[in-house]
Amino acid sequence: MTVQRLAITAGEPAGIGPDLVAMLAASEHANELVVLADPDLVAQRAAQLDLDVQIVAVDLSMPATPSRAGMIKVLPIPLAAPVVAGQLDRRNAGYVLTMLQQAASGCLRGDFSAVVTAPVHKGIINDAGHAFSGHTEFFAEAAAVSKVVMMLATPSLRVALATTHLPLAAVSQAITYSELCQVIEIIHQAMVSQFGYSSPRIAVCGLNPHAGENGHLGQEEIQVITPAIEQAQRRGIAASGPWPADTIFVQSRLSHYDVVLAMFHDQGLPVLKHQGFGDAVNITLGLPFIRTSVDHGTALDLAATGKAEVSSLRAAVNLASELADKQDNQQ
Ligand SMILES: NC(=O)C1=CN([C@@H]2O[C@H](COP(=O)(O)OP(=O)(O)OC[C@H]3O[C@@H](n4cnc5c(N)ncnc54)[C@H](O)[C@@H]3O)[C@@H](O)[C@H]2O)C=CC1
Ligand SMILES: NCC(=O)COP(=O)(O)O
Repeated sequence: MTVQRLAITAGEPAGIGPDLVAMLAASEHANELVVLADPDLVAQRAAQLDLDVQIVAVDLSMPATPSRAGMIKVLPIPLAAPVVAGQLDRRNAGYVLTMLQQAASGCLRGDFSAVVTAPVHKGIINDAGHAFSGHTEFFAEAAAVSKVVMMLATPSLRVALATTHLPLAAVSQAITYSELCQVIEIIHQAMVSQFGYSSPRIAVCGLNPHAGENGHLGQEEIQVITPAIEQAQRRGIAASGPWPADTIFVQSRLSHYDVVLAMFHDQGLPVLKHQGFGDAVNITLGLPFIRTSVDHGTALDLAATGKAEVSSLRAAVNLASELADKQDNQQ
């Protein structure tokens, strides 16, 4: 099997991303993991955590080789300012964006088979004057794709989102018939092509309590969500709903579905994180390249303490690797 080259972005330098990429090197990997970061920062954080790692610059012109335990291959990106663990510094926002841009360009050029992202801090990037709402939206724009879908997955639950990083007050207006039809189509296509389902069962949540209670608690279900589900069904997609969000996540009902489509971030993700925080993976569906990520944020309180768990990053790497191997086999 061909060895795949995966980009791992180390994320916010003051957060736990640099710790996690150093911790990842504790074990070997069948594919090549290339960390995009400032090598001095990774070395400093590894030393703070008492991890014995060797850091080498990657040569992208050479064929990928499996990652060896104790060695970190780095695509160097220089920091703009020194880092103190746990303290955000807006001077390094450009460093974070450069890292993401290089990962996206590398994937689009074919240098990388996938990108796996450690967490960034959306607030400090905005404070530095860059409009930024998340990796999902950043990669969609870098790839010139108008619509992508965020999906988080634990071993037993998948939750996709109709809207991502929006104020709650903007959610209803953002859920239009056309947008929702596209979201359901993207989920269906990805579940078939990337996850091997022939007819994935998509449970679509309502927006309002009790899915609108026949119009007495909101009109979105009648005017937008039901028509979008019916349009998907006419195209042969196994979408159903709108289901009341408070009861669709009951375990006995979940067994009838392969993915739940929540209408907004905090309708779906608290359930998923309650069930599997630390083991979940965030996947962007609809991009022209594979992108997975951790299920957690920058955890500034844990940077350089040795208390951060690497499990979600490891799960994200393993899923990206599996999807990249599968894609390679299909070509
Ligand atoms: N993929 C990404 O880039 C993500 C970035 N964020 C960003 O992270 C920042 C902080 O967000 P918060 O809501 O505070 O969430 P957070 O996930 O950073 O922290 C929530 C709690 O979980 C703990 N925690 C997080 N990751 C952990 C790990 N690997 N091991 C052990 N404990 C862990 C933290 O210590 C904290 O107590 C925000 O700016 C947000 O935008 C949030 C989610 C995902
Ligand atoms: N809650 C998920 C999250 O904030 C991650 O978003 P993204 O950076 O992967 O778009």
